[in-house]
Amino acid sequence: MKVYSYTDLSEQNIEDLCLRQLSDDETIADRVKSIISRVKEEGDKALFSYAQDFDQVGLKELYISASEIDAIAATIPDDAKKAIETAYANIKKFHAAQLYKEAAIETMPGVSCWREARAIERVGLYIPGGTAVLPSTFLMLGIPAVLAGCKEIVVCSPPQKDGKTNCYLAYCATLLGIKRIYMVGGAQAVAAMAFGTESVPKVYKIFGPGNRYVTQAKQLVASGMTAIDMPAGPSEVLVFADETANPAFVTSDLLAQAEHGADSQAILVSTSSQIIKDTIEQVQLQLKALPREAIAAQAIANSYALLVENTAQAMDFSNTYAPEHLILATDSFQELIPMIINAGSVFLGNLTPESAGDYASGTNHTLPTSGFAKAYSGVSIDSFIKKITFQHISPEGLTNIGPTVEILAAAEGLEAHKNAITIRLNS
Ligand SMILES: NC(=O)c1ccc[n+]([C@@H]2O[C@H](COP(=O)([O-])OP(=O)(O)OC[C@H]3O[C@@H](n4cnc5c(N)ncnc54)[C@H](O)[C@@H]3O)[C@@H](O)[C@H]2O)c1
Ligand SMILES: N[C@H](CO)Cc1c[nH]c[nH+]1
Ligand SMILES: [Zn+2]
Repeated sequence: MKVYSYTDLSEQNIEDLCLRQLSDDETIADRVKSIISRVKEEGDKALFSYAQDFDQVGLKELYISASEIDAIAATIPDDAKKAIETAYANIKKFHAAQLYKEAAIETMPGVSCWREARAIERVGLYIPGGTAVLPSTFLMLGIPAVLAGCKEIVVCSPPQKDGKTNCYLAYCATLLGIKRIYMVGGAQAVAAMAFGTESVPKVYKIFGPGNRYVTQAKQLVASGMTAIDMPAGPSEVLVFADETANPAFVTSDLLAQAEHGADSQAILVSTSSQIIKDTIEQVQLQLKALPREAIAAQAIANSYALLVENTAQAMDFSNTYAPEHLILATDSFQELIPMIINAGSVFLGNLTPESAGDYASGTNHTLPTSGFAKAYSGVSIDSFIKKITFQHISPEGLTNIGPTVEILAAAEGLEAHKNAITIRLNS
């Protein structure tokens, strides 16, 4: 892990350190463009072929049905079933609190305006399943989709070696009332949900995290008629640690995100050179104990530590980096909260591991990466609804607002707009 000193860095150096670009970004973009075109042209045929090429699975069917889901779900071990149920309850509780009705506002006597939420009718959920199958993501996307009232929920996830899914994902489907899972992964799944194929229904909005192929595909289809939640690519974490932090805990958080993929980033920012030194030593020790050591080691090689002089510098850097996850490994986290401008989700203090939010505390783990936390929020109930504005004007309201609209319409030279008021005022 490289170590930088904030005071030695120019503005350009800081910008460069915050870039998540990789040397093969363009190759991936080109490959994804061709996958999307082929799915558009060939539909299901392309999906069968890509399952063979990318997942090494010869699929007979593109989806598993309700009866197969039930049968697979029944094989789940009891402890996993209970853990999924606890996570489900916490995530549901947190997201249900986001459902609320807004009050109508009388902007002038007799002029009443309000907003009502309506669920997006058709949504597509992508559940990663390449290097690891993520049932936690199924809960993170499925729970708000169901709570919001989405009528049609299409679910895609890469096929496993037997052409099916595992018992954890199947059990989540039964809890969520989802009757079909399409065994389609990668950019081809995103294309299928964006344009529709013989088997996979077209949706209005696509949700979910994924690798660079998935994320690139989402960004490309978003330039057409399909909405997306946000770019939620390779996982990343920025840990701010002061002298009250425990290097072993800090390391465990860095490695938790590093093990997601070789292109993940795990950044350490500290006011203490001792904490940086001890954490780097711990990283070497803890890495060795990981089954996914090789993946995590590559992500760590792609990461760095930054020595800062004070918390102001630390938070400035963090806001420029705009991490998916920000961990404040300090007893003084309270005073840092107002300084946070850009982050997907924040974990406070030395006893709040990011893994808790990944699985079970209740917040959503589908979060913006690559600096998109500067402009996007993570998934929530809001992601699954649209808000429609309504207004009603009474006779008194028309008298109150009419002259203002007439004058503004005339100022824009739009006589027909003016007349829509005048004709009513004169009736
Ligand atoms: N930002 C977030 O909120 C968040 C949450 C969870 C996970 N993640 C990230 O999601 C990612 C999951 O990645 P994954 O790979 O394990 O699963 P994935 O499901 O995203 O991708 C697997 C699919 O990628 C496609 N693929 C693989 N190699 C390919 C190639 N050479 N050419 C074309 N397509 C190819 C295949 O179709 C495969 O089925 C990780 O990077 C993880 O960090 C992010
Ligand atoms: N850390 C991931 C978001 O970047 C979410 C996740 C799922 N499972 C484990 N972790
Ligand atoms: Zn994680």
